[in-house]
Amino acid sequence: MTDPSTSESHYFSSNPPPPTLPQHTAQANAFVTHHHAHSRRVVLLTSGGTTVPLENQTVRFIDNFSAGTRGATSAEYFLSQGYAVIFLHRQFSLLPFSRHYSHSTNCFLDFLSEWGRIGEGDEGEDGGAATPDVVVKAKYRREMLSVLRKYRKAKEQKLLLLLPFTTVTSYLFTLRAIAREMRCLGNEALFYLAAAVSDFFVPPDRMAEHKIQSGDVPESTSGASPGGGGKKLVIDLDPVPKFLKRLVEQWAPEAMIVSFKLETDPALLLKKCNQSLDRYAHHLVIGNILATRKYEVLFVEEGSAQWVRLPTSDDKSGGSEEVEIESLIVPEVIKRHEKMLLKRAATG
Ligand SMILES: CC(C)(COP(=O)(O)O)[C@@H](O)C(=O)NCCC(=O)N[C@@H](CSSC[C@H](N)C(=O)O)C(=O)O
Repeated sequence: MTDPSTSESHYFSSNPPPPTLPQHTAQANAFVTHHHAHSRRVVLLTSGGTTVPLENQTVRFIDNFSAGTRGATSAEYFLSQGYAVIFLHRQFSLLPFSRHYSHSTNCFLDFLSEWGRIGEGDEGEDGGAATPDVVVKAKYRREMLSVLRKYRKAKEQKLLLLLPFTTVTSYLFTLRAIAREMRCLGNEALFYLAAAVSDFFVPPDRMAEHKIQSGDVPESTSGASPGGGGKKLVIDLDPVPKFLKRLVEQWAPEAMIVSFKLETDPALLLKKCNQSLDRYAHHLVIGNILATRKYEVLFVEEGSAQWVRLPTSDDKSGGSEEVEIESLIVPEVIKRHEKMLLKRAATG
């Protein structure tokens, strides 16, 4: 069995750090320093799925499922509870606040209309023909204004949106760098690992430089695939070092660490959450099943397992407001963080 520290050190020494690392480190340092000076708690919130490229000049990659809803929604609730948020997210995944008007669900162009008639002699800024204003349709203004004000306040004060990652390597280098910058926060730091992290990758020495050509793929022993298509592509992946243990023991030894465990088979969930807790000795594993992740999650900590669920439709007290499960998850996490802080304060 390879020593995890060896495999982990080898991983970081044999994979190139992301070009954004110096900028991310400097941004995190300035953000943490500012909020530490104001005695504000800081949560590093990871969101979205990481990819595993199959070629250096990447055309194909293995992706991990995540739209970023969990992370983006949770960030809004942490901000509303006074936490400063460092948002480490996957490129093109959902973001706090703008998620309400994302490209797929509520296309923002559907909320806009043209306003104002172009009178004779009206001129545009460039001296050309005047153009009408673009305004938000009346029925959407109140809600959009509320989101816009929260977004602006967050961006000005307590939300750091880092340049996004794509690959698992970029994610791990950045997570390690930011965790180190957060060490000065001690117990006031919280890690909320909602990102869907790859468990396997192609090491650099086995990575193709250019796009893998279907014709190049070695003839498999059983010849072309039974469907009569092209030759098979056999991919040989190595396990990604289990970085969570290093995060708990070295990168952020005093912080509260919460990881998420994703399963599709409910029969496995509790066991896998307990395995993760036993293996990494962090504070809380939030288990969720892909199919029901928006309605229920399982809080697993030492000695206990508790479901957190949205009220079912017949439980609703008549309120038309859609309740988001993150509005239940985040306060429960904060409750545990505060309990840990009180305990650490009492024991000195
Ligand atoms: C990805 C979702 C389901 C949210 O979905 P969207 O709202 O659509 O974004 C999230 O709740 C989640 O389970 N995130 C964690 C998923 C995940 O990959 N968990 C890993 C642990 S991640 S970090 C731990 C690392 N793999 C390691 O073991 O060291 C696992 O289940 O094994």
